This record gives sequence, C-alpha cells and structure tokens, in this order.
Amino acid sequence: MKLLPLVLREIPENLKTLALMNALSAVATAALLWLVDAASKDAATGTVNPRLLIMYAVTVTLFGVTHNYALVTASQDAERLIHRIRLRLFDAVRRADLVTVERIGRASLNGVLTQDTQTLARTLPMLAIGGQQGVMLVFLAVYLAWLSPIACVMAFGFAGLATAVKVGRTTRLRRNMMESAAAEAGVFDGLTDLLKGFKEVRMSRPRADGLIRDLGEASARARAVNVDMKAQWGRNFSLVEAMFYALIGMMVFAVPLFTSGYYQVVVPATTAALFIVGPVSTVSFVAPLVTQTELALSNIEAMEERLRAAAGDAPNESAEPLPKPPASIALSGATFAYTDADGTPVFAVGPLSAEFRAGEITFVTGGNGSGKSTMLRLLTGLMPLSGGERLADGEPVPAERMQSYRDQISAIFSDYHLSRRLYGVADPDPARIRALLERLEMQDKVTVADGAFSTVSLSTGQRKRLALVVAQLEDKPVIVLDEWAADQDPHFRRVFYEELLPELRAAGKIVICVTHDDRWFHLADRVYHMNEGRIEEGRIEEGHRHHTLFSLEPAQ
Ligand SMILES: Nc1ncnc2c1ncn2[C@@H]1O[C@H](COP(=O)(O)OP(=O)(O)OP(=O)(O)O)[C@@H](O)[C@H]1O
Repeated sequence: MKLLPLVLREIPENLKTLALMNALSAVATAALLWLVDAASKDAATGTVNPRLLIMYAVTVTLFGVTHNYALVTASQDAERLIHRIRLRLFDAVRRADLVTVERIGRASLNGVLTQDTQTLARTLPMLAIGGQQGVMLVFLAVYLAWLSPIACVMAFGFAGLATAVKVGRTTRLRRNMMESAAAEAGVFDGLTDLLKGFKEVRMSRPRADGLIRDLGEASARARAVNVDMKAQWGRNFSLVEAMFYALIGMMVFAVPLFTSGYYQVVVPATTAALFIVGPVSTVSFVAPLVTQTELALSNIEAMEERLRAAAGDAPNESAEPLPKPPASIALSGATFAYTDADGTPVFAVGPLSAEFRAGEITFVTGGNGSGKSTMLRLLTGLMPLSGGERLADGEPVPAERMQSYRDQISAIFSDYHLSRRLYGVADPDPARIRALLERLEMQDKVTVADGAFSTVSLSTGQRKRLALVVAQLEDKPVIVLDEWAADQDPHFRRVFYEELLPELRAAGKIVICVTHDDRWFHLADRVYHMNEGRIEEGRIEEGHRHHTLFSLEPAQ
C-alpha cells in the first residue's frame, strides 16, 4: 500500500479538515433522511411543519457547503500531490547523468513521466470522491441500523453482493478493454507507417496496397474486439442497475419477513436504501482504480529509485564554483567503457590525454565510431570518468565543482535539440541577437521575441545555425561543436571555418570542433585524432593541405 503513506507524508495539511467536512456532509445526509421521514408523516395528515422546513433548508445548505468543500479540497490536494511527484521526477532526471538516462531509456522515462503521472491525474481525484462516498455510506449504515438493524444488515449485505458482482465483472471487462487497447494500438502502428512514411507509400502502389490492406484488417479486428467489449459493458451496467432495483424491492418485500414492527420504519428505511445506491455504485466503480494507482505509484517510485541509485552517494555537483573561467581544459589519462545490460564492456576509450586552450582552435578528427563524441561527452562532464581526471587550468575538477565546470561550456552535439525558448540566456540584447542572426544568415528566416525564436521548424543545418546563435549569446569560455559543419552548404561551411571559428578564437574562447573536413585542417591550432577509442595528436605541417596535412604522433 503506497497511496496512504504517500498522502500522509506529502499532503498532510488539509487531512483533518477534510475528514471533518466529509463527516459533516455525511451527517447532513443522514439528517436529511430523518427530516424527510418526519415531514412525510406531517404531509400524510395534510400539514406542513415550518420548523422542519427551516431545518431542512439549513441541513441542505450544510450538506452543499461541506460536500463542495470536501470535493474541491480533495481534488486540489490530489493535483498538488501529482504536481509534487512531477517536480520530484523532473529534478531526478535533471540530476541524472547521461549514461543512466541512456541506460534507462527515453521510452521508459517518458512512460513514467507521462503515462503514470496521467494515471494518477485521472485516478486520484476519483479516489478522493470514492473516499468521500465511503464515509457517507458509514453514516447511512449507522442511520439505517438505528432504524432497523436487520434492514441495515440485509441492505448492506445485498449492496456488498452487488459490488462484488460489479467488481468481478469489471475485472473481466478490463481484460476486454486491454484487448481493445491492443487492437487500437495495431491500427495506430499502421497509421504511423501511413503518415510518417507517406512519401514512401505515395511512391509505390504495391507498398500502399499492402499497408492499406493491413490497416483494414487491424481496423476490423479493433471493431470486433470493441463490439465485444461494449456488449460486455452494457450487460454489466444493466445487471448492476437491476440489482439495485432488487435491493429496493428487498426492503419492502423481504425485510418485513425477518423483522417485526418494521412497518413503522419501512418508508425511511427504504428511502435510506435509495440513498445508498449512488455511493455504493461510486465506491464499486472507484475501488478497482486503487490497483491502477498503486501500480502507477510503484512505477514512479521504482524510476525515482533507479535515478537516485545511479547518483548514489555522489557529492553535490553544484556545491562549489570554479575559482575562475578556465583558460584551458583537459583530460588526463581519462578512461571510460560503455557496457551492455550485463555490465560487459562493449566499447572502451582511453586512456585519453588532451588539452584545449583559450584562443586556440582544436579539431578532433577520426573515423566513424572511433570515439570522438564519447571523448567530448567525457571532456564536457556529461558522463563520468572510470579513471583519470578532468582538468581546468591544470587543476583536477572535483565532483563538487562539476556543475560549475559544465556551466563554462556551450556544446552543440551532433544530435543537438533546439528549444524554441532561449533557456539559459537571461535578457538577451535584441541588437546582439539581430547581429548574430545576420552573421549566421538567418535574419530572413527567424526573429526572436519574448525570449523565444519565432520558429524552429527549419532544416537541420538552419537549426544548427540557431544553436550557434544561442551558444554565442551564452558567451561561455568554451565552445564545443560536434560535426557542426556537416549539415551546412559549401558556402556556409567556408564561412564557418574561415570566419566564424577564427572570430571565436579571437574572442579568446577555447574552441573545440569535431570535423571530417580535412580541407580546413590547416586552420586549426591543434588537431587530435581518435582511433579505436585512443587519441593521437596531429602535428600540422606547414604548406600541406588535405588529409596529408598532419602526421600522427602519440599525445604527450
Ligand atoms: N550509449 C552507448 N552505449 C553503448 N555504446 C555506445 C553508446 N554510444 C556510443 N557507443 C559506441 O561507442 C563507439 C564510439 O561512438 P562515438 O559516438 O563516440 O563515435 P564517433 O567517433 O563520434 O562516431 P561518428 O563519427 O559516427 O559520430 C561506437 O562503437 C558506438 O557504438
């Protein structure tokens, strides 16, 4: 049971008031029943008792106010709880390192962050209502027991039976619903192929025919399963409704057989039975949601635990700032290995030693899969080192300064995600933005207003140019560009190598650039070459061009 401890721990503030309001609204309901009984006796003699009328009006008001308070507060508390859980999850994700996030998988993270929290958003308010109706049932039971203990036992016994039937059938119905969801997912998969692969479908009639045939079959399967599911739902609904009518019948036909003197209370007892139908129905509907809620909470807790366990007892990475913006950063004997699910290393890098200095352009070259991006991830502090050190100005960067170290670096990785909002750039100067957009030849495509780009629906190369606008607005001492130029046209590639990079160097930045463009290797002050996870420093030979530009020597 996770829900109750969670509620007691996370949102204890209103619980007492909530319980009181629930109890008051339930008492008001029982009082209304009593008043109806008393007033109907007067009505039978052709009189209206004004005192009862006033009491009735006051009790209805009390019920309205307390019921409304309890419902609204319970819903607000449920939303507050969900909000807190979400914030905790967001924070756990932002604190996790890249290896952990990649190991858990974005799909699993997404599932917990969206589906499981949505499940809570759906079930918690309903559970709150169910709880309230449960309290109401307790008070109605007391009232009915006061009128006639036997009537109470029989009414609640029968209601319990109806609930058991309903819950049992709902479990079966849930199986039908899961089949229905699977069938709908089949249709959705086909639709994804149709819409995402529209160009491919349009280009080939046999492919289109095959896909549409499969889609038709998936849709027919979904129809059959849905018909079955809805018939089952209809049968459940009718049966349970009929059982509640049977309950009322029992109050007037069966209960009198078991108790004497019942004729005196038959009207209020039957009215009370009518009143329990609604709450019993709600409680029986809501009860199965407890399992879903518990499952969602378990998933969320397990995910938090995985994220937290990965962080382990790691010190607070934001505890200390770097003493000053670094004039050089370096890896010294750094090692790291990717592992598979069993922990077996699948690709190892290092020991890597490389230094990157302010006012220098450093190129990192190497074949596909040689470990360039991995080296950058280690250098930028995105992934932990297994061995060796990261240095800033020749000094090892302790874990307590890692966030401050990362904050010195603007990085545009090859899979860079461009947000529309300029997160992390406080009050950007509009004139500077305009100048940068012009410099990156994007002024006709994009504007910036209220801290956001007017659009990010652009080509990959154009998005990378905007990423460079953001990086320059950030104005950090280190700029890392992972194959930035690969998505640019020849004209802008030249601008990048011959103008933008030298400008960044002239501004005193540590410029690190992964590239395959050997035509411009001569523009670098330093070249590192990656080969099967090892690094070699290239010596640039004057007067040479193209790939013979530098010869490789082991780094010192
Ligand atoms: N998350 C990961 N888990 C396991 N192995 C990985 C992971 N990321 C990369 N690798 C492996 O590490 C090796 C180096 O990858 P990396 O991306 O660093 O190379 P790269 O030199 O940047 O390649 P490219 O030029 O193709 O971008 C590859 O063999 C790759 O399969």
